[in-house]
Amino acid sequence: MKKILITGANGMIGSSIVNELIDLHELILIDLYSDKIDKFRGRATIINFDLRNISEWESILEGVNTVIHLAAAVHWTPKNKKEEQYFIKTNVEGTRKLFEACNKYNVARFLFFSTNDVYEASNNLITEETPVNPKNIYGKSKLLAEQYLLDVSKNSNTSVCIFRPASVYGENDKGSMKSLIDLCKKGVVPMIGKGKNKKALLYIKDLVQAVKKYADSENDFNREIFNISSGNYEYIEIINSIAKVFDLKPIRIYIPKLLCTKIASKIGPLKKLAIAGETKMISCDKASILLGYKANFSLVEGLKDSKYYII
Ligand SMILES: Cc1cn([C@H]2C[C@H](O)[C@@H](COP(=O)(O)OP(=O)(O)O[C@H]3O[C@H](CO)[C@@H](O)[C@H](O)[C@H]3O)O2)c(=O)[nH]c1=O
Repeated sequence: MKKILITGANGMIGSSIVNELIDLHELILIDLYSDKIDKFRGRATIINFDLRNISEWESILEGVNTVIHLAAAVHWTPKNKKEEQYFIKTNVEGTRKLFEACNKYNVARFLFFSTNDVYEASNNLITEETPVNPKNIYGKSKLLAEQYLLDVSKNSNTSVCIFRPASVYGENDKGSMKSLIDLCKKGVVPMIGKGKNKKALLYIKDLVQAVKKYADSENDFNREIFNISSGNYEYIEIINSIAKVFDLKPIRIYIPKLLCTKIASKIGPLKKLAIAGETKMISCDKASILLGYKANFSLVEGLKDSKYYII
């Protein structure tokens, strides 16, 4: 049993991790909110604190073995420079402040949750060696935090491990799978080109197993970066799977690919359409070999498993 502190513990990913680790480790849960983790009061320490005032609560890091850092600005698009600055302040400065405190209190291991948004779309399979080139401020802020951590961990007693999850779906989903399911429910979905472009998807329960492997391990995986994904699926297969599992019959509106890449990508509100038409395939061979990670859920299995929560 280890003493583990989780920031962003009330989030989609955080709360699922807590659910898995609650009886296996001693947990300290940090988040601005606690509606999803209140049920664990008495079995875990829950603190409604923020990264900005870390000096007020950092002493709780005394005796902590592992920090899992999820709290972040995520799932929304900044509209101006001030909002972009908020992403940098929270995701880069917040991570720096937390890591400095971990170092001060001799925390052994720091797991940083980054994102596959650090990679640009590509028709080639993406490994951890693929050059990074984030296209949005969220991906940029996560990459800056990664670079800070990899640099500072060269001379630190706190080891750093980085996860770059693919697009996560499942219970409490707020991301792209939720948007696609909502579109299918409304009855109309855009199909870009023939819908043959592939997307890397990650079912929440697979991700939780990867975190459990890390949490339980005696290895600190220092300065290792791991892509985590359940599999790569054609866009058309994603739509067909949603339709099958949720028993829906959405009308497919076919949009020429060129229209998306040349025009939609330049018009703010249509950018999402252009992104839907891109290919991003993730390899998690490294996580399989070093971490012992194995994806257990196919897309249909993941959707069926989460049907109860999504409806
Ligand atoms: C901005 C901010 C956020 N938070 C908390 C509020 C939320 O409960 C939590 C983020 O959870 P959600 O919004 O559900 O995001 P979730 O999908 O779980 O996102 C995770 O997954 C992402 C990768 O898929 C990671 O990049 C994020 O760091 C990580 O938070 O962080 C704080 O406690 N303090 C903050 O300052």
